[in-house]
Amino acid sequence: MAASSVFDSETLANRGFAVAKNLIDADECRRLAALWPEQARFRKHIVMQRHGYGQGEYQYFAYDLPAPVERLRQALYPALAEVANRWNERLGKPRRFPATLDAWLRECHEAGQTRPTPLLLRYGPGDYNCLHRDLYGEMVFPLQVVVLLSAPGRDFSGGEFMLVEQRPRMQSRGEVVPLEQGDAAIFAVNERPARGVRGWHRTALRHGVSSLRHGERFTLGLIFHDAA
Ligand SMILES: O=C(O)CCC(=O)C(=O)O
Ligand SMILES: [Fe+2]
Repeated sequence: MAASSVFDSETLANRGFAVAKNLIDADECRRLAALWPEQARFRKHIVMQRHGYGQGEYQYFAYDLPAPVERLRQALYPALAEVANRWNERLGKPRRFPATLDAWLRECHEAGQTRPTPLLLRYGPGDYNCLHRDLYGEMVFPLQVVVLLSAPGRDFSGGEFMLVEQRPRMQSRGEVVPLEQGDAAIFAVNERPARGVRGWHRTALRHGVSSLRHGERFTLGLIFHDAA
């Protein structure tokens, strides 16, 4: 898969997010969501209401990741690393990301961030995910991906993927990102450069999910830094 051909790099540069339509097909979506009860696949199970994160559950995959998750993370990384390097250059940050996911994960592991962060999320009626940022230590890859595994309208209603951008000395801007089953949202984990009248400045993005009105919604989260 050529990741750069599946998302609009202009939108990513201008708005800090982009949608990749049909990143995976409906069968793959069903197979991924069906991993939920396979406890041996996961290293950690979080009940969101116990932590004030919202309402719903998620599980972090254990290494070795399921083959399709590993494939997607590998395939998306190189094009996203190019964007990430451009962002760091514009923000005046010295870090540059290597060309391959393996090389970047080696850097994470050397810094003590060794645990896998890809996750499966499950929401039922009334569940939601508070606006947040997925930071797990000093090592941060600045872009992440969420793939919608369920079909809106059929499997669930409500449960919209939301982004809020906090802008320096300005009011925050919210966005609902419409996704169909198999579509992915690619977005800034935290900071990104935005062009203003006086050159580049940093804005900070948070993401979350609005309340489900009915049904069941599964997503696959791909985060590219490992966790401490
Ligand atoms: O379920 C969603 O759409 C958001 C998931 C999420 O927060 C993540 O993958 O980091
Ligand atoms: Fe998240």
